Amino acid sequence: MQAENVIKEKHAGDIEQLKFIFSDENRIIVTAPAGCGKTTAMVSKIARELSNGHILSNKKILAMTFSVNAAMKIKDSLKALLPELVENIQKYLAKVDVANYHNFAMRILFKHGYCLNGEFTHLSDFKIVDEDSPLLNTFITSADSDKLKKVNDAVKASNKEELIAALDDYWDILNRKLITNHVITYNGILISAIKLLRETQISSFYKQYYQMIIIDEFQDTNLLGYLLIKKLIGNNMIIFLGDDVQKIYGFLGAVNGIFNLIIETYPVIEIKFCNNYRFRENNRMKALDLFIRDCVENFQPSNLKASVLVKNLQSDHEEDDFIVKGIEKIVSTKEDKVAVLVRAGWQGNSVAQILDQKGILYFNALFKETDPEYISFYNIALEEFHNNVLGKAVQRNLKNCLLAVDARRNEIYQQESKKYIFESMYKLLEILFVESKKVSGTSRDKYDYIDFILGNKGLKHMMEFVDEQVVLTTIHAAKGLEWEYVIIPRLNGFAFPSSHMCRSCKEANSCNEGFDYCKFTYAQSLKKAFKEELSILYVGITRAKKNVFFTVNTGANKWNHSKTTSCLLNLEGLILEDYEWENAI
Ligand SMILES: Nc1ncnc2c1ncn2[C@@H]1O[C@H](COP(=O)(O)OP(=O)(O)OP(=O)(O)O)[C@@H](O)[C@H]1O
Repeated sequence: MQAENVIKEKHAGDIEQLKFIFSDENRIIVTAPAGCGKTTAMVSKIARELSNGHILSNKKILAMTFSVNAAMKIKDSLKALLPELVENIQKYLAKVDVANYHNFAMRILFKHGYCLNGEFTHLSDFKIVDEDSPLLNTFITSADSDKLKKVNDAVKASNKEELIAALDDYWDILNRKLITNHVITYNGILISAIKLLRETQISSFYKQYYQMIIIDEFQDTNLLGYLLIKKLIGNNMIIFLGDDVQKIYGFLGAVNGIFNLIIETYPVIEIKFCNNYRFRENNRMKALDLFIRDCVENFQPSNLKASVLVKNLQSDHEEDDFIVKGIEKIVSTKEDKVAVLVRAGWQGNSVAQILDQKGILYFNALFKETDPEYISFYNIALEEFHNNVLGKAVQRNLKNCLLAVDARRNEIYQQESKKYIFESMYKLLEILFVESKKVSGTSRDKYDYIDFILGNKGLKHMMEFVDEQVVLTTIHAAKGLEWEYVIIPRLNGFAFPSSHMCRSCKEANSCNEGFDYCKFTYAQSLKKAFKEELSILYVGITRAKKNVFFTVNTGANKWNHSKTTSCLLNLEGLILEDYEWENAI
């Protein structure tokens, strides 16, 4: 009872949040714009179900998300809240499993995989690769390779019919030629788990074991993730959380309109949060938030109005200098943090160079997840973690692990220009080891925490804890994080939106181009691409607690034509205001 009162107090005044937390419905969809308390309410919901004894002693809660970072955030927040509600929080924390889709599928394969193929008993030795890995050529023919790629393409295009039609061939090749040789693909992990869950005995077990399943960031789920989740829906409580407007992984196959798919398939209640806490006292940001959402949701010129701060400069160089001046001004406040968030990593490199020249400290996370240095850092870190960290002396062994990774830095980068990837990742690894000390429980719990983050490429989660006041990263990597100020550069056509969208837009004639601006005309064929670009912009904007600043340059490009201002800024109803750092910070 006391726990319920604490939760009620915490959410007092927010009817929708309270309705969700205290609902006993079995199927709930919660949609919420950024900053409306989705994560906060989800953690309270889990805490409520745990503390009132709804979750039986032999049952658990599964908190699942698309990214490992989002999954970790749930557990971290739960750890902070539970002590206010109950004693012996260990007992309660142990009842919550967090996972991303791959991680969860791996757990199922470790447990039951032998039912599909005996080689799954050696799963910890398996190499996990993509469909285009050269390693596969050792085991499969090029015709096989095409069949595997068909599934990957269908997942990325979110094409259910093509996926279903290609699945049997995929499984056959995976089973006979890859699993046998201790190799599996990322898609293969999900496909194998789905296959196992087709066994009624296994799926019934999980449907009962997980008395409550919460799926966060549901808008980013791809078809295989969706098929996996469907196999876990029984009489248990299932909660889908997310925000369609924050769907930024369309290129990985995030299913369009996935919340509607659930509404059409299952009886559910839908709760929408609408109190924006992040921008509660910031009318400009609140209006901008509503405006962009309106354009994404309705895909037509908005009747709303909003204003943004946009600095128009004449060259990349001028633009970079201007950004660095802003960074210097913000850093001089000593308290506030600022992130330069780019649409694509390379767009931040020239700002990084000036910061280097000026000796301004910053954290550089401009690398891509596909950078070979990024991938090999994880491989080596995981290998050295397993080599060095054994037994009970986890903390002492972590130091040895760091030394061992450092000793292999030359294996990770060959070019001086890629050295920063090692240095940034190494810093995140150090932070992970420090954070792991705060993980309550046994040495084994700390070990599993680190193993989970490294195994799931989740070091970016640690970006939240870096000391530097300045962070350079991509909008995709910034999801779920926040800073006082955000600067978004290069609001030019062919930069943001991406050149991919701009090319299609030109071909479809959906772009009214002036000599230095682009205006989008809402052609239906561009709907998916345009909505995704605006969603990326939305995620970037909503990372700012105080203010967001845009820069653009309409100087000459290399063919001596004026560059265009992005169509994302030339939206009907959006007022562009010039600014100077002196008055804006
Ligand atoms: N009921 C509430 N009363 C007061 N503050 C709240 C409430 N709910 C959430 N907040 C605060 O609002 C801010 C945003 O909340 P939260 O991070 O849960 O939102 P979110 O919807 O998950 O955001 P995002 O999607 O951007 O990650 C946090 O600082 C949180 O403490």
